Amino acid sequence: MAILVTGGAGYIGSHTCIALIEAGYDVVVVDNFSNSRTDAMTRVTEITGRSIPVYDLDLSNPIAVAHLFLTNTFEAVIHFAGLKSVSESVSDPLKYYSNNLSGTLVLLEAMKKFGVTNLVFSSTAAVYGMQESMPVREQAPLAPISPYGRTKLMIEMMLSDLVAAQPRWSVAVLRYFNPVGAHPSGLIGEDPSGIPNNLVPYISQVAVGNLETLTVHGDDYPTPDGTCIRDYIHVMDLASGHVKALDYVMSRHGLRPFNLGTGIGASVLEVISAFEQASGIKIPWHIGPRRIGDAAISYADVTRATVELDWHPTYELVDMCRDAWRWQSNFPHGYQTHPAPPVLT
Ligand SMILES: NC(=O)c1ccc[n+]([C@@H]2O[C@H](COP(=O)([O-])OP(=O)(O)OC[C@H]3O[C@@H](n4cnc5c(N)ncnc54)[C@H](O)[C@@H]3O)[C@@H](O)[C@H]2O)c1
Ligand SMILES: O=c1ccn([C@@H]2O[C@H](COP(=O)(O)OP(=O)(O)O[C@H]3O[C@H](CO)[C@@H](O)[C@H](O)[C@H]3O)[C@@H](O)[C@H]2O)c(=O)[nH]1
Repeated sequence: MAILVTGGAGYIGSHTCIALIEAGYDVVVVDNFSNSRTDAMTRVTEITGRSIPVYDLDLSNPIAVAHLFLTNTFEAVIHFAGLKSVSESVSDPLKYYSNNLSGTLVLLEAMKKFGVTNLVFSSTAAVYGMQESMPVREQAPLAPISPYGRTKLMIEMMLSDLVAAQPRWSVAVLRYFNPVGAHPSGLIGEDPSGIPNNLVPYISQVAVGNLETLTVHGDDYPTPDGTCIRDYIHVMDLASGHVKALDYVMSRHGLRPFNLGTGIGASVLEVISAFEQASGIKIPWHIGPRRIGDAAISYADVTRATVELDWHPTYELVDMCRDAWRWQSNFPHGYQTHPAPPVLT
């Protein structure tokens, strides 16, 4: 019996494969490599000493997915596969509705047909949208402001309807806050594709010399230093959260959402300072206008995950930056075998 990890070659999936193997699970990965490379899986093998069966297929292909379930026996599924760029989802919403929803539907149909009823699903803090009161609890109103966030909320609703109709199912919905960092080996991490949108990947690209300067999006927010506050969480802490959630779903029925963050907010300027401390590199930055759609403050109440999953994040901000920097400095162009010319702003 194995755990099926969809999107297992991606950023969070590849780190979670390591944590699963270290916890003693057998893992099978499915990925269409639309946003990842096979090198990630080769390096997971290098780190763990275990070779993982990897199926290159698109989840929205029902025949390929049925064949996968016919030829393997799965105890549970961790479902990472999906598209995740907020800005791209605004410019090309149908791509997001199509990929994220149809991929999940095909997967759930196959799970139902083959009697696999344990699921851990990758949701996002984006399902909360703009919240007034912090920290955000799981019971907060759900009002995503992007098509990406809406695809995740729709899947949460689909899962909730499914569990209501089929009480044997067990689903943990994990709402991640801001995942950053990399495996401490520096062998795997978040693959930079084009110019990053997210803060830590952008800072890393500036530090390594691929980008010239960081634009801080706004310094007039109602926060102590005027820049936005987020809840950054080390990807290895997230990975261990998935192992705990897997143990949870395999011993219960029903659906339960969990926030995964540290519960501690850090401003953009604090992240820059932590990265400088971790890397010893001065990051050139300047203040620019606010970015549309950014909330001033977002951080999680993680009481539920700590109490019910017995999950405790262990990495601090400076550790997250140190590991992001180790990966980035080892592989300035990510998994690319032949480095592309530097992109300059
Ligand atoms: N990274 C974040 O900041 C963040 C935050 C909140 C939630 N999430 C969610 O967590 C999950 C994993 O995120 P990530 O950062 O590892 O992203 P990622 O893009 O690195 O990984 C997703 C993987 O899914 C694969 N994939 C996409 N569509 C597929 C399909 N139809 N069939 C098969 N494979 C497919 C991609 O090739 C990729 O390897 C996603 O669902 C994402 O929405 C991510
Ligand atoms: O070049 C940059 C990039 C970001 N920021 C700021 O840094 C903060 C964090 O931004 P980012 O890293 O893009 O994260 P979020 O906008 O909080 O979104 C992330 O966190 C959400 C909640 O989990 C997920 O849904 C999204 O997919 C994921 O991108 C924000 O204040 C940004 O304005 C900058 O100042 N300059």
